[in-house]
Order: sequence, then C-alpha cells, then structure tokens
Amino acid sequence: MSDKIRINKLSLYYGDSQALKKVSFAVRKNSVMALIGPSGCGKSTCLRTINRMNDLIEGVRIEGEVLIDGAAVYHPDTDVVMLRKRVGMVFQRPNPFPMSIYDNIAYGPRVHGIKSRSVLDGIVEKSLTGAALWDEVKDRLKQSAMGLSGGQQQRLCIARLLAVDPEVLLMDEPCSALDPISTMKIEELIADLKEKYTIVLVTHNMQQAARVSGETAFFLNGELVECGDTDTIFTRPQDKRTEDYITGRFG
Ligand SMILES: Nc1ncnc2c1ncn2[C@@H]1O[C@H](COP(=O)(O)OP(=O)(O)OP(=O)(O)O)[C@@H](O)[C@H]1O
Repeated sequence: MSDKIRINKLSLYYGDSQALKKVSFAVRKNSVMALIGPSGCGKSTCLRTINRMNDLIEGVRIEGEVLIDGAAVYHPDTDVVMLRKRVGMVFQRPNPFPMSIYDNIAYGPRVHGIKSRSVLDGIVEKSLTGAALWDEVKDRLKQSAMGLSGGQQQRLCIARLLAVDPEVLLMDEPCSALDPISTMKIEELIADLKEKYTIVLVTHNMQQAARVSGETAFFLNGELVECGDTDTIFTRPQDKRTEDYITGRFG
C-alpha cells in the first residue's frame, strides 16, 4: 500500500517552546494510524499540522515537511481551503452547527457551490449513511442537530466531513466525551471508514488504539519514540520508554 501522508523531520515551535522535535513517519493509504502518548507530548499538535490548523495560532513556527500524495502541505501555493476539504477534522467535543441535521450536512457542499436540492438530498443521505447515522435521523432531518445525543452529534460531525468528499480524516480523541456504547459505534465506524479514507486518530485510550489502528506512533516530550505495526508496538516495543508507557508505568 502506498503512503498517503509523509511527515519528514517536522519541528514545531509555539513561540520559544518546541512542541515537536524532528518527527518523521508515514501513514499508508486506507489505514488507521493511532497517535498515543502522555498528555502534552505533542499528539494534537502533530495532528493539526496535517491540515494546517496550527496556522491559526499566533507565533507558530514550523520546520520540516508534511506531504500528502507527495505534495508539500506547507508549500506557499497550497490552497488551504481545498486542503481542509481534502483533510477533514473531528474534535474531542462534537461541534454541530446550531441548525438542522440536514443543513449541517449540506453546509459544506453549499459553500463549495452545490445548489441543486436533489443533489444535496443525495449527499445528505449518502453522508449520513456513511457515518452510520441515517437510520436514526432520516425522519427528523429538519430538526435541530443540537437535539441529538453526544454520540449522534459526533457521527453527524463525521457525516459533515464526508459530505465534502475528503481523502483524509483527522480525529482528535473523538470518543473522549462519549459513553461506552457511543464509543463502540464510533470505533466500528472508523473500521468501516478506512475502506475509503486514510485516518489519523489521537487517543488516550490504548485499548482503542489496539482495537482500531493498524499502526501506532508513540510520542514523548515532542519526540516520536517509536512507530510501527500496532500489534508489535503493544506486544514487542523496541524502546523501553514505549514499554513503560503501554504497561502503565507512567503517563
Ligand atoms: N496554542 C498553543 N500555544 C502554546 N503552546 C501550546 C499550544 N497548544 C499546545 N501547546 C503546548 O504544546 C505541547 C504539546 O501539546 P499538545 O496539545 O499537542 O499535546 P497532546 O499530546 O495532544 O496533549 P493532550 O493529550 O493533553 O491533548 C504542550 O506543552 C502544550 O502546552
């Protein structure tokens, strides 16, 4: 399988403070990569470099490269709006727009110029089906998305990404605000989504990393300590620091 994302010697500074230290790894197309490590080790920062969400933070300086399909994300000619359409992101807390379920999903396609009602209807159904939410909401599409449960809201946010036909999904602890059943549904969804998309998942939950990812990257103090096949990282880590973390000796 080919690499969808390649990160080369990536360093990131928030002002004088270095949050990522020459991080390098690759994510294969149609796979799930889990980023794990103790709080503050740089997982979310690394995730946000992939669709340039850190650009919005003042004082950020970046060295090194992020490539998607071989093209440099930080090249001055990159169209950041198009990049964020190709590389969508879901956050710890679901953040539906305060509008109907239908309008949440149709929002992105409308911004990208789609006006036809029948085309939008098709996108809404396909996206909600893709996010395993259609059956639960098909009779209440005109109702507010704020009335959905937390787990449904998170699947709605995933459907909202799917509506603009992305290639990469970035997920920053997408289950941290959810109950175990909703978490299970999102994990099942991630397993389905990797058939079509490349997924990078930040998680504090090591069982979750073990359940859903093919590869795992372990971060510590802004450094990538070890990255590889998830089973190997969890059963035969090469580095003592990885072993200490996954066996719960710290973090
Ligand atoms: N906007 C910011 N401005 C300044 N420093 C920041 C900013 N965001 C993160 N940092 C710092 O960068 C380091 C890495 O943070 P990051 O959020 O990437 O870690 P993390 O591994 O995702 O942590 P957590 O698991 O707690 O979410 C931390 O020291 C953090 O304080």
